[in-house]
Amino acid sequence: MKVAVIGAGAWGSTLVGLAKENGHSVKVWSRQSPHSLEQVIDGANLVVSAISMKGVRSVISQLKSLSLSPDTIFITATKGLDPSGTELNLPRLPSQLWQSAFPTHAVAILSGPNLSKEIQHGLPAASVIASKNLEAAKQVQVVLSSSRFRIYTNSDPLGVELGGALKNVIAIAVGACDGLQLGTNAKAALVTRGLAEMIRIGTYWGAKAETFYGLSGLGDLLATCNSALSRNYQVGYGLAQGKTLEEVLSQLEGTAEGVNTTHVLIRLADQQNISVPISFQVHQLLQREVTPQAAVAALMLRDSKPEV
Ligand SMILES: NC(=O)C1=CN([C@@H]2O[C@H](COP(=O)(O)OP(=O)(O)OC[C@H]3O[C@@H](n4cnc5c(N)ncnc54)[C@H](OP(=O)(O)O)[C@@H]3O)[C@@H](O)[C@H]2O)C=CC1
Ligand SMILES: O=C(CO)COP(=O)(O)O
Repeated sequence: MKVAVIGAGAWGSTLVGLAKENGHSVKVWSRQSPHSLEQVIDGANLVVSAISMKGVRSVISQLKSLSLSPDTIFITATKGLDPSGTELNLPRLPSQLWQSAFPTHAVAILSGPNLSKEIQHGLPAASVIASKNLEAAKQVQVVLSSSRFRIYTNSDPLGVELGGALKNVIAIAVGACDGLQLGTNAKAALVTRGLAEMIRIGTYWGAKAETFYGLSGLGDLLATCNSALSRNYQVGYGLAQGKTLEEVLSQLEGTAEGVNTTHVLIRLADQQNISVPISFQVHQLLQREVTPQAAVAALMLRDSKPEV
């Protein structure tokens, strides 16, 4: 197989390694690349996008002018939300940007608990490939699976993609919880109620609730909320230590998509009156409208209610 990877950051480079190990011919493009985008995608069977959300639109518009085989499958690995709304007033997901630019091509989403540094160190991991086109998803599963990267297919691409994007907001909250040294009980409560928020938003959007209990939902939530390798976790942790967001981001290695995702999510929740109290406090914290301690108090003192 000929695989083109767009984006040579932490995740793009890791995916290059996984595809090469499986014996595929792999080319990679980034803005610093000596090769043009045209050279990199020439003859590609798979085009894997591992770009951060803010670059997706610009890369798509560059790719649109190039010629691709009609069988080329796009795989998006970006975990973010595009701020521009759809006709239903919902933010756009990366796969929707790819699909509307390339309507006749299969688009698949790769998402799961995949901290890139662990995979680069050769540790085993599992992930999910989801698409409306199940045949395409199965093809990608065969191409990228290995003894250290186990891939499951899933037929709820919306739920899989939303899980990967929304868990980043909760990872910021949990990073702050750990930064304040609030203990294991508090962390378990945040993760569990955070998952409830993800499901509330996801099912409003049209995703299946059960998808959020899988690898791309709960699985990724657990990975990012339990690892200091997670950039989103590091953002929350740094804020809890009294650093400003600017300081935290300037010291961060790579992208923390949860910062932008929180803003997009809160706009939707406000417009549609969806209850997302943890994400709301994360938003306030990022805007410096609340201290980490006051955010905890606000969550603990909400009106009493049933769990479900
Ligand atoms: N790291 C991880 O563990 C995982 C990350 N992800 C997701 O993958 C995506 C990328 O993450 P990661 O690799 O860690 O992030 P990095 O910050 O390491 O890399 C970001 C990549 O996006 C590219 N990029 C950013 N803006 C633009 C633009 N305007 N035009 C073209 N390219 C652009 C960068 O290109 P350049 O080098 O030219 O600046 C770089 O290749 C994120 O959405 C993340 O959530 C998913 C699973 C695991
Ligand atoms: O999505 C990831 C792991 O699955 C990476 O998380 P961070 O972007 O928070 O580092």
